[in-house]
Amino acid sequence: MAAVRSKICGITRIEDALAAANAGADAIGLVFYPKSPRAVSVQQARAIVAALPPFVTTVGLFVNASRRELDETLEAVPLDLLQFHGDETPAQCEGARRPYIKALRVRPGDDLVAACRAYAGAQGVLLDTFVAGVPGGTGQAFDWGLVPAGLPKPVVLAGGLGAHNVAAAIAQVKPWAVDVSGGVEASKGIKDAAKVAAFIAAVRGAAAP
Ligand SMILES: O=C(O)c1ccccc1NCC(=O)[C@H](O)[C@H](O)COP(=O)(O)O
Repeated sequence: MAAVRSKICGITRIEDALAAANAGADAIGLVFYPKSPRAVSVQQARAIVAALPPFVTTVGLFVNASRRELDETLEAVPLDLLQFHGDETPAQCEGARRPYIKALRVRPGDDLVAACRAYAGAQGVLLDTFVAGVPGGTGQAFDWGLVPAGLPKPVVLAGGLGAHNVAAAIAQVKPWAVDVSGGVEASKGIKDAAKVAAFIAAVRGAAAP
């Protein structure tokens, strides 16, 4: 099995970004969604990105942001990858002209193959839990049996993951990467360095041949 990458999402503090990097995170997520308890300002985001060592991918998360909000953020913060976590259409995602992943909130009956094909320009799809009225960061897992094998895009598995269940999730879904937010927090927006390290160790343990 290929090594499974880890993304630690909802980083709001430099010390948490550095703890994630030190523990071996492949990516950190910065939430540019003002209604989230994990939202960062462009100033906070710039400071976090500037503090990171090389080879840690910085992902900017947006929920139905306007073109202007996107452009202003991208002008101010050197993000590597965008994560569209709302109802953005393929055309809107492509319009940002940056590498991106598209979050899909999974429900029974969804045609995930068709969704992957619709977002043809995406580098991958992030599969997250559907909770009505909550775009993400629910802390709840979904039924991993809803993910068909062999999706035509790399899968980033999210939703209610933690050190306790990530190995089982990897064994069942075989994702390209896993994403966690609430499962490694001390409180909303504040990461617990020990939980982050335990999560990444569990991912690495699960991914070992
Ligand atoms: O984290 C948020 O507050 C958030 C708000 C709105 C849209 C997306 C959000 N987070 C998205 C993520 O990438 C989370 O890591 C993902 O939903 C998993 O969260 P969790 O279940 O808490 O691990």
